[in-house]
Amino acid sequence: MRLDPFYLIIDSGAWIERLVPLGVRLVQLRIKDRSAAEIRADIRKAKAICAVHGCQLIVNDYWQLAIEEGCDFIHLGQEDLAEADLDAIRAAGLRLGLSTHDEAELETALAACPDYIALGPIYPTVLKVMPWAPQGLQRIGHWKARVGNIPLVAIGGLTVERISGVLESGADSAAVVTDITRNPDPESRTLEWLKATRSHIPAT
Ligand SMILES: Cc1ncc(COP(=O)(O)OP(=O)(O)O)c(N)n1
Ligand SMILES: Cc1ncsc1CCOP(=O)(O)O
Ligand SMILES: [Mg+2]
Repeated sequence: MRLDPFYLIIDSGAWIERLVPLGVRLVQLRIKDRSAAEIRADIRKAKAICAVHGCQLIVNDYWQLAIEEGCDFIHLGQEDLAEADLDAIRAAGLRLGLSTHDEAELETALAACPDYIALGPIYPTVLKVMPWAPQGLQRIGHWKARVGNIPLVAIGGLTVERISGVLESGADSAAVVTDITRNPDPESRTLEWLKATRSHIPAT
C-alpha cells in the first residue's frame, strides 16, 4: 500500500468540507471531546465529501463508529490499541495505522501488522502535551529501516519548510495539524503543502 505524502489531520466535517476539495488525498478526522452523535454525524459528512473528491479518509480513535459507518481506515494510538478488538477491526476490512514514540511501542505496533506506522513527535508540537522529546530527523531513518515495507508517517511540528527533510529522511508521508489549521489562511497553506509534496507522490 502507498500513502500520499501529504497527510492532513483535522477535527471536523466542516474542515474537511473546506480543505479536501483543494486536492487533499489523505485526511484524518481526529475529533476530541464531542458526543458520539456529533462524531457519527461528522464521520458521515467526511466520508461523503472524501468519496466525491477521491480522498482517503482515516478515522482516529473511534473504531466502532468507523465500522458502523462503513469506513475503511482507522488510526489508533497505543492506548487505543490496547482496548481495541483487532479481530473485529480486521473482520470489518478496516486498514489500520498505529502511533509509535519509542522502541517498545514500535515492537507492539509491528506485532499488530499495521498498514502504516506513525512516528512522532518529530519536532516540538503545540497541539498536545507529550512526554516524548522530539525524535529528530535521524530517528526517521532508523524507523524506516525497522518497518521495512510498511509505510512510515512522520508527525509532530511539521511545516511546509520541514517537509523535504522528513520525506528525504525516509518518511513516506508527512502528517500535519496546526501548520494548516492555525495558519491565518488555511486554504493557501494547504495549497503550499500540496505543491511541496507533489514531487514525492509515489508512482502507481
Ligand atoms: C498519523 C497520526 N499519528 C499519530 C497520531 C496520534 O495518535 P494517538 O497517540 O492515539 O493520539 P491522539 O491523536 O488520539 O490524541 C495520530 N492521531 N495520527
Ligand atoms: C497527535 C500527535 N501525535 C504525535 S505529534 C501529534 C500532534 C501533531 O500536530 P502538529 O502537526 O500541530 O504538531
Ligand atoms: Mg488516539
